[in-house]
Amino acid sequence: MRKMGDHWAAIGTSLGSIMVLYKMIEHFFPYGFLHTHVEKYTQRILRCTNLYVQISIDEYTGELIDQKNQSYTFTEAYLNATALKHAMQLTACTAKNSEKLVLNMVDYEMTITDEFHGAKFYWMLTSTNEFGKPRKVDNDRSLTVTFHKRNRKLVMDMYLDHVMEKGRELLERNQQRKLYTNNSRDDWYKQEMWSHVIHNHPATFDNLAMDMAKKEDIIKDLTAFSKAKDYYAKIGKAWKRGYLLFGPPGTGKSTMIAAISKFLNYDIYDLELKSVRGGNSELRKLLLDTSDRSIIVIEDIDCSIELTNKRKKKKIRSRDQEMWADHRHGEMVVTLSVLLNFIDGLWSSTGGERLIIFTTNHVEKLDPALIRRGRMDKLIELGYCSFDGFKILAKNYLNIDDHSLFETIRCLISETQITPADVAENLMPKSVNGDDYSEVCLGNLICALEKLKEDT
Ligand SMILES: Nc1ncnc2c1ncn2[C@@H]1O[C@H](COP(=O)(O)OP(=O)(O)OP(=O)(O)O)[C@@H](O)[C@H]1O
Repeated sequence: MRKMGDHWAAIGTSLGSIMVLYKMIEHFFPYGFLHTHVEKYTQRILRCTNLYVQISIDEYTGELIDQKNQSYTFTEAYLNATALKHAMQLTACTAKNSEKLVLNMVDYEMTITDEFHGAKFYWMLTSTNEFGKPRKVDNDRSLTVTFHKRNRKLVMDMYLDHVMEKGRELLERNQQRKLYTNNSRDDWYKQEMWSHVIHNHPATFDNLAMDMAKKEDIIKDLTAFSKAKDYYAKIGKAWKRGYLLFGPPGTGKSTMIAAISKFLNYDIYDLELKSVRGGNSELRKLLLDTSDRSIIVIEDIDCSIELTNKRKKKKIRSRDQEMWADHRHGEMVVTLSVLLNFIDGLWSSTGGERLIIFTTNHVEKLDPALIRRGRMDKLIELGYCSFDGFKILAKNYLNIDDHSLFETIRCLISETQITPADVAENLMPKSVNGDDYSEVCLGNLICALEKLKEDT
């Protein structure tokens, strides 16, 4: 006698075959009577067996017509990768925001059998609405997975998360990062809240000049944060982390943000607070419009934020006024304390995986209570050029590795207050007339350092 498991396997295979057959018929007879009936009866057979569960992921969700469902995009990427191994017909196109060529399946190939922890999953691409609901857009599609009801828990607990995670990883591999800047609210009617450019900054942690131990500590912290989804869920806190980068001009604060963005593969939202003139509601809209896995940067907080943190004496009529004190020539100025409270409150209830980076050249101006642990999770000082930093810059610009030369410069650097930007400026090859770059540029650097030494 055949075992029970064999029966299920046989039923599973048959249903898989029905779906494959149905999709082939749909391809060859895309419209009309046959198409409608084949689809209707396929769905009916699946439901009548009462053993199989279906979950559909629509391409578009929400009230807005153009609101694409991210889950659909991730699932599509995952299924494409899964099915590419077997598909007979492929299309090629460049990925969004990238120059890489990506292979996709032709729609009718989208009947895919996937396996996970020994269970089978049958995926189909459907482009019509089974329940006859009006479609929001032309070409609206759904990805539907059919699985045996005994695997319901596996699907809810693990399989869907697995599909989303793998899909997202695949998409990110082909995508470039973006740098967003906020538009003034006056322009929102003609453009989006944020404008973006592709962010191709070449900075990485490898070519960032700084003390090695400090660099490793930052990398460790970022890695732990990006893997801490379960930790934040467990302690019931928003998945976010606040960094304060401080140091004199030209010590690499902006360069470090670019390196972090590349390391984590996050987009950057450069929030210019001075252009936010519409109080709480405008700030809330802007922050809510940022995507997960992003870095929100507020540069030079000492210039864009009211630092005194003193309440105004005049009577406060609304919460909006409490935050946006009406200072200096009628400008709305936000206080750092209120901004931090606002950010905390906002992300406790929505979204996740956001790094918030503040920068300042004048940390001494900030109220210590505002930068205590918990408000800012990590304070990173970027200082004058260290010997480690110099070696990295010399390697970046001149590709040299000369011990005795380094030793000479170590002495000079230790006695001067020179920023990595000054060092980079002097190391950068300036001549292309057959000169020896390293001599020319190191000569400049040594002159600059000696001059600095004399001056100080
Ligand atoms: N740590 C560093 N590693 C590599 N290059 C650096 C570093 N610091 C500065 N530079 C070089 O100096 C230039 C200016 O640095 P950057 O804009 O990152 O400094 P900053 O601290 O953000 O300055 P500011 O406070 O004036 O905005 C960079 O384009 C880069 O060429």
